[in-house]
Amino acid sequence: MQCVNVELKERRYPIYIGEHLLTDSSVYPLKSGDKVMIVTNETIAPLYLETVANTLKRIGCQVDHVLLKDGEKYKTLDSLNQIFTALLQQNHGRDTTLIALGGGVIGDVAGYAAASYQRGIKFIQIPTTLLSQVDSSVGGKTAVNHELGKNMIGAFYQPITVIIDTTTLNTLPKREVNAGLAEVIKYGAILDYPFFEWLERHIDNLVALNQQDLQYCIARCCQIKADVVAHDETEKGERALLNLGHTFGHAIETHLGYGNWLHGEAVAAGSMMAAALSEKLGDLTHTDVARLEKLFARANLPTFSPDGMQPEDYLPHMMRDKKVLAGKLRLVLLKTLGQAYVTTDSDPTLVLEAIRACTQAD
Ligand SMILES: NC(=O)c1ccc[n+]([C@@H]2O[C@H](COP(=O)([O-])OP(=O)(O)OC[C@H]3O[C@@H](n4cnc5c(N)ncnc54)[C@H](O)[C@@H]3O)[C@@H](O)[C@H]2O)c1
Ligand SMILES: O=C(O)C(=O)C[C@@H](O)[C@H](O)[C@H](O)COP(=O)(O)O
Ligand SMILES: [Zn+2]
Repeated sequence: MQCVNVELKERRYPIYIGEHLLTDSSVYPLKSGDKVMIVTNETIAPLYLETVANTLKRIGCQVDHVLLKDGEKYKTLDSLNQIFTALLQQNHGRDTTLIALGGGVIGDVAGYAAASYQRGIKFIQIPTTLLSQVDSSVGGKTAVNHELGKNMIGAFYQPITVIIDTTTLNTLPKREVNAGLAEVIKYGAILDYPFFEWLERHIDNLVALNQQDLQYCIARCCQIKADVVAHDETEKGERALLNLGHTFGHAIETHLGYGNWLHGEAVAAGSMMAAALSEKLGDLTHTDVARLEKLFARANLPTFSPDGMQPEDYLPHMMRDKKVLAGKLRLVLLKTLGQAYVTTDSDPTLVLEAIRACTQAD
């Protein structure tokens, strides 16, 4: 088992990474008599709910659960309210610990429920998708979507522990594994060129779920994110780098309707738009853009704008992005592979040209 710490002083917490951790009672920060509410969904429950509940019962916890509907389109206030109803019906108070068992959707909704139920209760993340293991379970961004924009209602709220059991990936559909690889590639592109090169050598093993490479990759991504979050928990500065491709990607997700393109797929295409703009600005070389595109393609990810979305469709969505300041877009761009920066003065004509460069002719 590996352990990465998120250094947030008195809110410091560990991320445990290893095989078969769902049944390892030593990684759960709970004791006999504690009350827990597990939030999961109808797909994950038959696979892992009993295993987790049994481990908690062995510790001596009182265990309840609530099942949400599966999918990005259920990352809503309504799902949040279902969690509150379950907590209230089963008389849970401020001493309850909420456990998110699932992917990023479950983690984001359950995290926001924990942040707001009775003004805040303890929260544990047990991520079961690659995307949630490398990204969403770490760092405390919690949210639900609004029909006009992704993650528009939420809070920064840190878990007390993250438990990553990498064997859960064995049941994950291939398309979801690939979507997780988009955020993995993002880390290399924004902050870690040696990791980007490592990915160029190992991406096929990751697609094939090679456990040894997965463990290394997940730990590396968690370490990169933990370092960024420790320096800038609430995105006043460098944390925005983790948003590479997301201003474009969130526009895709919202425009197509939540769940039609997976978050990771939208991030891959969005990152190519950011790369195209970086090339137009004279920073990224054509060779580097091609390397990024090839890596996404090897992970079976889209590198072009979706059919049925026009370049002009992007800007209204992009202007609602949470990074917009004083009515100005803030975009994450690449100086080189492994070095990202945030810009406030992107020329809208060039932005549109970059989107066009990633739009396939009919
Ligand atoms: N908070 C953050 O920092 C952050 C970071 C990145 C992404 N996100 C958010 O995360 C969400 C995407 O997360 P995701 O990619 O995990 O999608 P997801 O939560 O929708 O999970 C993907 C699918 O896999 C299923 N599943 C989960 N674990 C499984 C397993 N082990 N075996 C079989 N099926 C399993 C789920 O039920 C779902 O159908 C988006 O809403 C995105 O905005 C948040
Ligand atoms: O943790 C962060 O910070 C990120 O930006 C990680 C992203 O991968 C993630 O999708 C995040 O939810 C996007 O944040 P948002 O603030 O643009 O909603
Ligand atoms: Zn993301």
